[in-house]
Amino acid sequence: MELLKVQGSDNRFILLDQTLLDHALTQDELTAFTTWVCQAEKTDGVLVVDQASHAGPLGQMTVINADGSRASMCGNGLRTVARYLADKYGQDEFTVETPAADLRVARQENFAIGVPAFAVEISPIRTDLTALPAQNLGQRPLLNTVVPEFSDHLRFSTVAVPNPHLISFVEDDEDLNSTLAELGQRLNAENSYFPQGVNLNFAKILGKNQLFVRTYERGVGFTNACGTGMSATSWAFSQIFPEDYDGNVFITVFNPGGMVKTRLHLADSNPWIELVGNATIMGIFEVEESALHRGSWSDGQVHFEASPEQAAYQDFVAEIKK
Ligand SMILES: N[C@@H](CCC[C@H](N)C(=O)O)C(=O)O
Repeated sequence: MELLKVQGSDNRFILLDQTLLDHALTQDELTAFTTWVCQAEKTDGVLVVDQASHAGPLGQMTVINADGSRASMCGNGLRTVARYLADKYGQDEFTVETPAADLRVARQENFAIGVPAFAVEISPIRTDLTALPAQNLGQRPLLNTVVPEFSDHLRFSTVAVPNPHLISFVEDDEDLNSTLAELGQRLNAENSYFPQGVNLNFAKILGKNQLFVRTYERGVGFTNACGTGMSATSWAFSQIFPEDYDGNVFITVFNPGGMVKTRLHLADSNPWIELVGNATIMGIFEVEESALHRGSWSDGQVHFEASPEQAAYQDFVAEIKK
């Protein structure tokens, strides 16, 4: 049985195609395998690929966070699932079923030599607080709003794409580090505002249509990048800083793991965000199916073949950091 280790903006996942198994893993087996493999392989989650439940999409994606919790969406993960299905079925443009919607994906020109790239649709975009869900924050969505319970100097915005995001534009590195860690932990433990936790994104505006975003993810903690987080932050940026935003061109979003491009299609009948970035295969595991059902493997039971794509990606990141 082959499993992939993949990354989008160095947000790392194990990709498990359940259709290749003799017996699909049960939900409990998936949870146990995910919590074990994410610790063992230092990945942020497992992306489960299945047959779509209805006609149209080329496959279905389920996202399991490192702690075993389920998420309605994953932007970086969807690019790697799109790459996997595109290679498997020889198609470059199709839809993928996710819990909230069938989402469009399309192969793009490589970001650099050996760095394949995909565009994915991020939608639906919902601003009502019930969509996150959020409570004890008043009736209106937060939009650059002071929330003294969260910080004495930062402002916050909320949006679901459709997984929940809380966003703040910051200036100090101190906020990008300790404030983000402290608030991210607080709002993802038992708390009276986000009963199901929230993905917390802190962003710096680097220039016209240029952002840096760092995310503390629900179910994970600090990640190298969060695709839905960068998309949600791009949306908040367009609403709060119209003088720095040009809707006719892509926004460049840097993150600790690399860079993506986003573009907002808010005038469409179903508003959506286009997220473009790398979809990199880090390597392939060969493992007995029984180890997946058991929820772990030992060194002798697995063979890992690293892919040259990761080195090509690292060269690309070195180039953009210059
Ligand atoms: N890394 C993802 C988001 C994964 C889900 C998130 N942790 C949640 O629970 O909502 C991305 O790239 O979007």
